[in-house]
Amino acid sequence: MNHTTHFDTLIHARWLVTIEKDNEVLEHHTLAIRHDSIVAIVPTADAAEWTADEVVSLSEHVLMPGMVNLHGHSAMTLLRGYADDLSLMDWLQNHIWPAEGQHVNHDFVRDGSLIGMAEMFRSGTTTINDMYFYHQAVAEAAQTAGMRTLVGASILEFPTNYAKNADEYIQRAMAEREAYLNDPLITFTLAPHAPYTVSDDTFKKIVQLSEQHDMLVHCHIHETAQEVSDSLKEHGQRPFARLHNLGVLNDKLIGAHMVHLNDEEINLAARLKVAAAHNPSSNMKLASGIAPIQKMLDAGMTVGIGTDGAASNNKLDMFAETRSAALLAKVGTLNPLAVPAATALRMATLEGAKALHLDDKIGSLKVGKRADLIAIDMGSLETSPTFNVVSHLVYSAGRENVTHTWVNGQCVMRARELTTLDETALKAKAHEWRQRIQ
Ligand SMILES: CSC[C@H]1O[C@@H](n2cnc3c(O)ncnc32)[C@H](O)[C@@H]1O
Ligand SMILES: [Zn+2]
Repeated sequence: MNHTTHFDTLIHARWLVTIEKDNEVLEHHTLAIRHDSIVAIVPTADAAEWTADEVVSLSEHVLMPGMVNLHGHSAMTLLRGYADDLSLMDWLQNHIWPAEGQHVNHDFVRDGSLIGMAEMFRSGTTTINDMYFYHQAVAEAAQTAGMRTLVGASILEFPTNYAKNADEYIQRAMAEREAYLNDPLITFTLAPHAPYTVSDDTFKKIVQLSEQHDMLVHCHIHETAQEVSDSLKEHGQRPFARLHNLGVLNDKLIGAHMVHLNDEEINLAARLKVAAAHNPSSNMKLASGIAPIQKMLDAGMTVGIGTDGAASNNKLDMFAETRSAALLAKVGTLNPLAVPAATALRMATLEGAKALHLDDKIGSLKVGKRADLIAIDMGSLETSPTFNVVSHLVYSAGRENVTHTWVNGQCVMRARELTTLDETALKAKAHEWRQRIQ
């Protein structure tokens, strides 16, 4: 065996959408994986003599980077469909928080996260920027599944089953983080829930910790008009101005939603390098509004895409979110040129990676990056004929067309069969939890 031309995995693909350069699409190329990384991308004809432990031939498929879900609560799959057709605060205060108070514990978070990760692998997501309680359970699920996971250590002022006050949330998060400092797939972030659930003092502590430990901060911000008007009444300023005064706005912050930012706030966010996680389905379903995404992009902000939780979406489907991001921008601006397909696809991959400071490792197909990849079958009736694969990926293909998913070089879904998780057992778990919750 020649070690220079023998690989762990060789993937021969009809198309490679690399998200590198200007919408680069390569045809009939081969990608080689060794250990956790992409080590070669060459025309398939040039790889004729190459060998591998596993060779995957994808004659009608696109190979592209895995989707980066920039905002989610994986464990909330267990509350999918529990309370629908409500506004955010009604949904949270009268339905979701009471249910979480009754049912959320370590096992709930582990089982719900595993179900969420299975759903995400089946829909082409390879990285989740998560935010929930029981961080150890989220991290355990991520290790079992093999999902690249940002474990958001949630912080609120009020007590939950997980902690009694902000200091206890912080202390548990920092202690639990220790065990994962060298984990290739798991990174802890600080996740203050929202400006309306976190005090000034706690935000100041979070900023200090973020600087001291080089940790990202992930927070729901300006999700609804009510959040902004309540803050004006309580603090005499909009949440964004308050966060600015507290030093929260910087390149480590990922603001989830940011629906109600005005032009001045968008320019400030761009100048301070605050990233946005756009959640179009959740924003539509909770009637929160249409986020000014094209304005954010024009101002130079980094904008990625997220699903939010399965209780407010109700899918963890980045294909659906990417399509909605492109469509909703056009409705919001009455401009068909707003968020074109290639931009939406870049937001779902490389821009999300950039927001997470992981764009040197993931987000595009490039030699030296980690092998986080997905294959999408373009041979179906619904994706025929194929004039433009980027258009199809955003407007025509769906999660059902994803055939293979690799994370860090590991194939976690092969021909729609999960390899690290047991789909039947997870469905049984979901059923058990429904009986308990009902
Ligand atoms: C502290 S993170 C988990 C916390 O957040 C709640 N949540 C889920 N989705 C949203 C949303 O869109 N806005 C605000 N809060 C949300 C979830 O139920 C947990 O309590
Ligand atoms: Zn959320």
